[in-house]
Amino acid sequence: MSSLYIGGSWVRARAGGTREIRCPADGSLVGTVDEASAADTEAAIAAAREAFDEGPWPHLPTAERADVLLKVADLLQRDKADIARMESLDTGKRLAEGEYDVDDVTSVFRHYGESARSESERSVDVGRDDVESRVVHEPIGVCALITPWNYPLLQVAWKVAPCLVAGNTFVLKPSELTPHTAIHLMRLLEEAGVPAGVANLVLGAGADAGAPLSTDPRVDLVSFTGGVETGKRLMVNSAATVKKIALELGGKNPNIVFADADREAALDNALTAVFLHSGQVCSAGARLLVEESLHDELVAEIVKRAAAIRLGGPFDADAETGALISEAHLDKVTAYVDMAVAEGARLLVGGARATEGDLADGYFFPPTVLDDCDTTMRCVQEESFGPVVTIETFRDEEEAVRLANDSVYGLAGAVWTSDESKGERVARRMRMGTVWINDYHPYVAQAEWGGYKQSGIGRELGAAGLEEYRETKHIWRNLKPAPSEWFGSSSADGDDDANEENGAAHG
Ligand SMILES: NC(=O)c1ccc[n+]([C@@H]2O[C@H](COP(=O)([O-])OP(=O)(O)OC[C@H]3O[C@@H](n4cnc5c(N)ncnc54)[C@H](O)[C@@H]3O)[C@@H](O)[C@H]2O)c1
Ligand SMILES: C[N+](C)(C)CC=O
Repeated sequence: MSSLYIGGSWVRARAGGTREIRCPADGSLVGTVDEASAADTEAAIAAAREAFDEGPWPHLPTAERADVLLKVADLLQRDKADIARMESLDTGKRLAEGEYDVDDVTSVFRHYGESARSESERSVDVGRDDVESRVVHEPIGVCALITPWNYPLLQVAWKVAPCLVAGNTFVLKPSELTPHTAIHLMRLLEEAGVPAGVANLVLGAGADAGAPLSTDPRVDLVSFTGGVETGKRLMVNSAATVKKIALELGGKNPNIVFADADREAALDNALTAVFLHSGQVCSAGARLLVEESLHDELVAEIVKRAAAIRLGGPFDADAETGALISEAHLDKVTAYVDMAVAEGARLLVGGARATEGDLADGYFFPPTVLDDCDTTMRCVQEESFGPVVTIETFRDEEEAVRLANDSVYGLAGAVWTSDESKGERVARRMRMGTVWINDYHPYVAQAEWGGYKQSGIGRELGAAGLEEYRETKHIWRNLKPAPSEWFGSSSADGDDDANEENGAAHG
């Protein structure tokens, strides 16, 4: 089966490379897809360039492009069951989570299909009646969209929907580990009427298939979601041709619980914050900051409930969370916990691969709780991206804020308190792109998402998520053109009055 989509055709990898995709929950074969090389990606870039420079898409009325997005939203819902199944098999997440993701993906296409229909134009009053001044927005050009494996289609949707509605063309490279839903999306875009060459898909490893996306001069923008080290590399590569760049990177997110919080809500959500999708969430509440007086009671209950969380495959009706994505990732999470213990953290539950029964066939790691942690430890500062929570204590509001902000990351965080003004004060002082008060995890297509500090550059979703894909142009029209005579001219001695009336072009 051809699985690269280039210039409106489904094609095989030129060098004949393929990759087997196996379900992380049991190692079963999900499918075999083409593995692109740099030459395939260069062909995809050429197709996207041609579609942008010569095709109709950038010049269509915005409402027509928005209609295509609304059609895609309908098609996503039509195929929801199939897409959710593909996503769960590729990632090992529970089917219910796969289904939830398809609804989220749909909401992004619907949001931009509904909110971005009008031409974006602003008149500027320059104080002269002989001048018409306007600011307009235009597509940027060819966009390289590079995405990770944890929320495969969702992270693709956050880029593809605004990219398309703004009139750009793109080359998408999803994670090599989870390609199936991106393939399906290309089929839906084709069905919804996206012209050939506008949407292109390459599959494969970052170092080979991905490499030209940040170096090829025909690419105008790189939008990347993934790890901070990859993001830094792409930023360096992109600098040579001054590409615009948007980065959605990792996080090590503090979840602050004050003693006056609703205890059951804070406790229950502290578990969801970090153990949802086995901790493979950029915004996971992997740092639990507990007010000293509440520590013993809260931690005892967290340990009890963490130990009871049931692990299982996508279609196991009893499972509450799934597998880690790969053996390499399982090894990384294991090493991270070992390092934490060596640093002085106290392991209270979990800590080693789960191998009971069928779990032995997959990459399962149990919910793990590490107490006695502090911000000098690497286990508090670095992202494990697994089901591992580190616990720190604080004495007062000041210390809670200081600890929460003591990180190179600034993606997300939460504060739990029944004191409304304290919640607001702390939320405003937390240096993060998203802060929840008495909640954890919600995000919506209407509100911006992104990171402070090393968690990224730029925003996805909301109005800013669309602006990432638009250039801004100022158009100045002189309605009564006349020589400026700044340097003088043959008529300089004859028409001083007319020149004064028109005003100098320079100001
Ligand atoms: N901020 C967010 O919204 C957000 C959302 C999801 C995931 N993440 C982060 O993603 C990370 C996990 O994802 P991952 O392991 O897939 O990240 P990763 O950085 O290893 O890979 C991400 C993507 O980049 C590609 N890639 C790697 N090297 C490349 C290169 N030289 N050129 C082009 N492409 C290249 C990969 O093939 C993959 O498609 C975590 O750090 C997580 O926090 C962030
Ligand atoms: C951005 N989000 C929360 C959907 C997935 C992060 O990994």
